[in-house]
Amino acid sequence: MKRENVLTWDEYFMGLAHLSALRSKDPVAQIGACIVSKDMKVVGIGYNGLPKGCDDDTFPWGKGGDYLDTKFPYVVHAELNAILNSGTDLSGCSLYVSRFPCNECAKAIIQSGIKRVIYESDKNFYKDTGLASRKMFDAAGVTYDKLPYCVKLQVETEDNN
Ligand SMILES: Nc1nc(=O)n([C@H]2C[C@H](O)[C@@H](COP(=O)(O)O)O2)cc1CO
Ligand SMILES: [Zn+2]
Repeated sequence: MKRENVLTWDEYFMGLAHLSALRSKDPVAQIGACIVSKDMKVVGIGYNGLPKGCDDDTFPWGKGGDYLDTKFPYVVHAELNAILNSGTDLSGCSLYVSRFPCNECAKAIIQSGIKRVIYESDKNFYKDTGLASRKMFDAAGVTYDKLPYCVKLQVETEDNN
């Protein structure tokens, strides 16, 4: 008899976004994103991190003080990394991301042809950046849906096997 209680597609792809987020060096926010084609294939995956060649140990990870001494000008967001890592036409694809996209990522999402965003945390949703994202998504016909925070990665150990 087949197993019944398997992950849904949404849980599966958001789960992959979570797995990717575990690679992030950001001490405060680990964000993951996963892009899926219309025929349910994973075509891009990413997390928030520094651009190639920018040393994780040299660039800042803090949030306070002078802007240039914070992480903000340097970190590539998970959504943008997933788009840049994909190397394929993303028309009609869906993007799973653990936090609602900022306005800069929203622009890249729209321009790449992605048509659906599935997000988990709405930390950004009501901020100006999230409002700008929604304004652009609405105009461009990109839909966005919130998933309940139900996907938690469980690493198997000898104890819980
Ligand atoms: N949608 C997003 N995707 C992302 O990858 N990020 C990244 C950029 C930073 O590395 C971190 C935000 O840090 P903080 O402001 O929550 O300490 O998450 C941020 C957002 C929006 O908040
Ligand atoms: Zn962003």
